[in-house]
Amino acid sequence: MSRQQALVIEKLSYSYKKTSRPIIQELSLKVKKGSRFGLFGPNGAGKTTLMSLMTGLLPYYSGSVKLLDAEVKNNKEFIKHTIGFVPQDFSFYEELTPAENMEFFGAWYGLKKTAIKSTTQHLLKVMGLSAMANRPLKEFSGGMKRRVNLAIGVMNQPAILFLDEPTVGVDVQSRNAIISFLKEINAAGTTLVYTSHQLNEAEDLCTEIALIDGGGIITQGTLNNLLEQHQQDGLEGLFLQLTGRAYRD
Ligand SMILES: Nc1ncnc2c1ncn2[C@@H]1O[C@H](COP(=O)(O)OP(=O)(O)OP(=O)(O)O)[C@@H](O)[C@H]1O
Repeated sequence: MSRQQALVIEKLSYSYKKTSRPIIQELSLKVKKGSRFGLFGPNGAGKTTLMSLMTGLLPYYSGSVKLLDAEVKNNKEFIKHTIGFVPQDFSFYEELTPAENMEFFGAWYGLKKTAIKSTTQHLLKVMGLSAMANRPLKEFSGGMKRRVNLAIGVMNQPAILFLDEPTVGVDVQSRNAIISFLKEINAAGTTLVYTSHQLNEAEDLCTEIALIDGGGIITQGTLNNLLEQHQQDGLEGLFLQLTGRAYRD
């Protein structure tokens, strides 16, 4: 039992096709409960692939991924009720309103109608979207869509929330609202597992980080300890020192 850990990965390997090179190679990682954990790496390093493996969207055949002690591949229902996922690509229906989308996803999570209604009202208010609650999402700005994507991801009050580049393409106002909201739900108990290329934002949000490159974790720790250890004064410098300056894509 690992009561302290929200996530434990051991020797995880993954290839998209049997014959192709492994994207994730014998990767091991631990994230403590209550952390605001950030996973960073160059384009193509494997962040989205790892997110998909951690959340059960991709099947794995080699190694282990445990969320709150439950092996992801064997505990689909538990995982569905325990985690939230805010994917990089929007996962909602553009023709529907935010309220209709939240009704749909709330039902998928198995929430009661009354709970869906109150959660929807609360989240739309917190995200500054109440006035647009009944407009189709295709009419929304990029920042508003990102806020709806986040609201859908937290409808089931997840113990662990996975976020794949949750603020890509948003303005400063939406970014601030999203980051403040994430800090609030973390203070209330939700563990955050986040990935982004916005390193300034990450410095503000993350208490612990890991760098991934070539399908494996190359370093992990608290941001302050890693900066001190590598004599850097920011995440960007640390990132370049450890992953180099060559293009990866
Ligand atoms: N569906 C797929 N089929 C085959 N290869 C894929 C697929 N998705 C991703 N890859 C490959 O897997 C590798 C890792 O991709 P992934 O999207 O996980 O990286 P990433 O770190 O999230 O990159 P980025 O920062 O650009 O989002 C890349 O070489 C990519 O081309």
